[in-house]
Amino acid sequence: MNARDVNARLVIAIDGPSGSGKSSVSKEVARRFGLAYLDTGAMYRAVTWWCLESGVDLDDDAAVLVATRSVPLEMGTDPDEERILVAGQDVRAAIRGDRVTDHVSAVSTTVPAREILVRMQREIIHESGNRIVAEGRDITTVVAPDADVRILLTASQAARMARRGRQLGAAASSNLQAQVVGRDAKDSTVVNFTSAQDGVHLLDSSELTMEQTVQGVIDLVIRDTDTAHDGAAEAPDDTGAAAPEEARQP
Ligand SMILES: Nc1ncnc2c1ncn2[C@@H]1O[C@H](COP(=O)(O)OP(=O)(O)OP(=O)(O)O)[C@@H](O)[C@H]1O
Ligand SMILES: Nc1ccn([C@H]2C[C@H](O)[C@@H](COP(=O)(O)O)O2)c(=O)n1
Repeated sequence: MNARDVNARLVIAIDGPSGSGKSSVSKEVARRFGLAYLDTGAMYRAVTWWCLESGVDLDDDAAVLVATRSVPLEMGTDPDEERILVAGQDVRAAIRGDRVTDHVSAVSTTVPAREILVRMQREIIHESGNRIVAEGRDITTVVAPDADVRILLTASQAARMARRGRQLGAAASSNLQAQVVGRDAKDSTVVNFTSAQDGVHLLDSSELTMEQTVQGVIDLVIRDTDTAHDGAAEAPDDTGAAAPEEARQP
């Protein structure tokens, strides 16, 4: 398989903790390879928004499960145009607000609700023709353990807190530590996104710029998919990105 073959399947799974750069990096990698993009965290957020809007008690697992089963969610997969509708309403801004962020772990730690969302995510991956970058917390391990490339994207706690603070600017909550570190601690009770499983590459972006991190992912994709032409790997088109040094050796 070669990452440049536009007809070949190419599922790239990226997991990691909050603020490690999954969304920004995955979107850019999807653009460069011409793939779809799936933000699975947005799906957990959309269900949380739906529960809050419908007055569902988030401590009641059975009620959360019913709401997850019936959520009228439409998820777009264009990396250039985020589309997230619930009951026809654009919820892109609302699901990033403090209200949802502070409650989303109640949904993500409801195991039967996870099963519904995992099924929906697998369907979306299938519908993309298996040409997609999917990111979250359990993509490499549960949603798509058969992905062509699996990466755990990490960064130190200090780097993640600093990035999130910069990203939110004046809108940053006084609760930032809870929203980053506390949320990861809760989510870690149901999924492992802190240690790389067998076959999953670990990419630590603490000391990397965005571009270096994107390039790091591209290098791994090329390495994992260029099995047919040993030593002939190239970067995707139109990026100016270089193939890894060893891949260019004759
Ligand atoms: N390598 C990097 N160096 C500097 N900043 C980065 C890097 N990677 C990402 N960022 C910035 O960090 C911020 C958080 O990144 P992003 O939203 O992609 O993280 P995330 O892992 O998807 O977080 P969450 O899971 O909470 O949604 C963004 O503003 C992004 O531009
Ligand atoms: N595959 C996933 C994706 C996300 N979650 C949980 C963890 C987060 O608390 C929440 C929102 O994700 P974010 O937008 O911050 O990436 O959803 C999960 O459990 N599994």
